[in-house]
Amino acid sequence: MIRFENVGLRYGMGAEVLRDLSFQIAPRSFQFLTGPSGAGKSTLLRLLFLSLRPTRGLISIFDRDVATLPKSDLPALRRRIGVVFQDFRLLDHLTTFENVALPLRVLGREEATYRADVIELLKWVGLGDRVQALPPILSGGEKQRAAIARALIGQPEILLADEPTGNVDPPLAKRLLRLFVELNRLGTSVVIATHDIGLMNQFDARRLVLHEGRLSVYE
Ligand SMILES: Nc1ncnc2c1ncn2[C@@H]1O[C@H](COP(=O)(O)OP(=O)(O)OP(=O)(O)O)[C@@H](O)[C@H]1O
Repeated sequence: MIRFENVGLRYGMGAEVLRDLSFQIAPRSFQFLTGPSGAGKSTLLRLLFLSLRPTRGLISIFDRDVATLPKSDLPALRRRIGVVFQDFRLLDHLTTFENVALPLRVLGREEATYRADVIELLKWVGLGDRVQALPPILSGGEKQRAAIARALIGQPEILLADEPTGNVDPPLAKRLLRLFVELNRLGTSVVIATHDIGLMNQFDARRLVLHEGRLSVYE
């Protein structure tokens, strides 16, 4: 579903941050993306989410070559990709329910058509009792789960998560990992960028390891 061939990326006139990346992400697959700080994990996620274009090489996402993709096709393609950002990006003046429902509201859907789905998803991530809470009173772990629910509400084919366990204690990290594994069992491809070796050791999965801009894949 996603294919990189000899992809390189540089910011402006700087040195290449990613070099000669060639790999694929298959439908229904699960992988960790790891590597030391500054190795380029967030940059690679930005390429996967189509918020950056490569400076060389080929990226094909859902069988579309990103180099020739018209800007007008981006929103529809992005809707097939769910993203959990490191800093959550929740809107503080909207309730948990409204934050999670936002992608559907933006599409012009009526609340009556999605209300039950949002509530069910919030229960699934363990936020059934925080539906009406505003983000400033949520704990770090609750915000994390709200951001995960928002990424999932549109039923994306692939979920990208940047350090999704970065702000939570080990028991909650374990619970979040179980959530991602369950999601993957239901058919979604999952990419988790993480530094957390302990987390990766809890689940036997493919590892994409970045080191100084180069990628090694351990199946
Ligand atoms: N917008 C930018 N402009 C210029 N350089 C950038 C930009 N974003 C990242 N970089 C550089 O690219 C390199 C890779 O950064 P990136 O954030 O992708 O790494 P990372 O592996 O995600 O790091 P961390 O784990 O600390 O988040 C770093 O040297 C960083 O300084």
